[in-house]
Amino acid sequence: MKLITAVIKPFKLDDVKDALKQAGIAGITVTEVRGFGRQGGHTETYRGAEYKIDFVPKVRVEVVVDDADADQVVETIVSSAATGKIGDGKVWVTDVGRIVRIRTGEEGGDAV
Ligand SMILES: Nc1ncnc2c1ncn2[C@@H]1O[C@H](COP(=O)(O)OP(=O)(O)O)[C@@H](O)[C@H]1O
Repeated sequence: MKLITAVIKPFKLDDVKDALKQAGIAGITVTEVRGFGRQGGHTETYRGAEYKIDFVPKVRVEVVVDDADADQVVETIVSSAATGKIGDGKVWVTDVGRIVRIRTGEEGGDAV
């Protein structure tokens, strides 16, 4: 099994979710996060003083899939999350040792 983690622009979440559903993915986990990278932050003024806001809001999407599906899921996320502008984010893949569906005790491919 593989864990695919993507950090994307928040307004792209619906597009990514729809594309993953279309590709047959039954479940994802989404977290609101903040990140920085080449995109950098912006400055805001508070009581006359200027502050640099370093972190930009992002959404982290996590999905566990069979090894055989991992490449296709990465491509699906990349194509649905891309705007071509800086800050589109990253996708990375990690090995998963074990997955269990808590409700039934099913494991592995039966648990995703
Ligand atoms: N090495 C990294 N590890 C984890 N997340 C990263 C990494 N680099 C960037 N990110 C995340 O990806 C977002 C976009 O990265 P950024 O460098 O700003 O734009 P781009 O990916 O378009 O070059 C960041 O805000 C951050 O959340």
